[in-house]
Amino acid sequence: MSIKVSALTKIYGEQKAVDAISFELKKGEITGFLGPNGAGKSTTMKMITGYLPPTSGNATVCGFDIVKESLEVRKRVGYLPESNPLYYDMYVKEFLEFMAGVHHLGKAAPKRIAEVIEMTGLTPESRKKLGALSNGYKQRVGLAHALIHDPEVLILDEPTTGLDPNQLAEIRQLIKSLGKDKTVVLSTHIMQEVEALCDRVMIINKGKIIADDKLSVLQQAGGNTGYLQVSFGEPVTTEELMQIGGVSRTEALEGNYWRLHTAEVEAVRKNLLQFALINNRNILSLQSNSQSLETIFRDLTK
Ligand SMILES: Nc1ncnc2c1ncn2[C@@H]1O[C@H](COP(=O)(O)OP(=O)(O)OP(=O)(O)O)[C@@H](O)[C@H]1O
Repeated sequence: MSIKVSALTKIYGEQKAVDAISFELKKGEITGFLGPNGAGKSTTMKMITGYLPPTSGNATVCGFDIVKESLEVRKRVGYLPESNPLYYDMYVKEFLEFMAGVHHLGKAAPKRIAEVIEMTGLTPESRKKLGALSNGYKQRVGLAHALIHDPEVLILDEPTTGLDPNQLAEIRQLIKSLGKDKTVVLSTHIMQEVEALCDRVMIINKGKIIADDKLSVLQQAGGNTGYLQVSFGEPVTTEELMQIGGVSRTEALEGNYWRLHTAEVEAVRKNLLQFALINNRNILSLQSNSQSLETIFRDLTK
């Protein structure tokens, strides 16, 4: 196991921010860490990375204790904190050189710095000072910093905050590929992000873990309700669309765009493709929008 957490607890003054949580995470898995504001996500992440001592309980990262062996833990963990603290007077490369020094990369540093600049798409902005970067690029520098020592475990606290849609797609792609051979934990408030990236989902509320399962299992539990948004190359009618198995209601949008509501998003997707084939209709675009994770999140945390 890459991360083993056992009855981990953090009390701030009178407040129990994290309340005896336990879980285990293995390599090659991307876990989404969800929860309402103030649920305890950042506090948990700071404890796992060795930056904040727990009040009680314990955790190991790659077999090292987060309190007794926090230096060993930090060698193996890349951490992107929620409010990414950067040295604004430093240039991008200078900052990464500094961080490479902190991690004792030595002669390997120049090559690794070039690699992370390329990986995180920082090349066009790499000659600027950090303070002069847009929020999205500051976030990329934070990610480059987290990756500089090629850690086995990546802890990312809201990694896509401040990114525009193009940047978002690129960074998600990067996280997805990193997740193949690392252990990745990411906290986010964006359900689409979880659906696009995560194999597993943990939901925390008021310091306690209230759901922990594979994304597919949680989606099934949520009923798989939602809709498909589809555009056809030619006009179709409600009557025709209602014949597609699983469609509960249709909604005509502009042009030949339709929204097909259903409790079985995946089944309707298959049936819709068959409908198009049999009836000689061209599907120009198709987007599914399963609301199940959002629904289950709201149900569990309200
Ligand atoms: N340094 C601190 N001192 C006192 N209380 C704190 C401290 N840090 C966090 N808290 C409290 O602990 C609780 C959990 O906070 P935490 O930042 O872990 O939540 P979160 O799930 O990351 O929230 P968000 O989604 O808003 O970032 C909150 O009630 C918060 O006010």
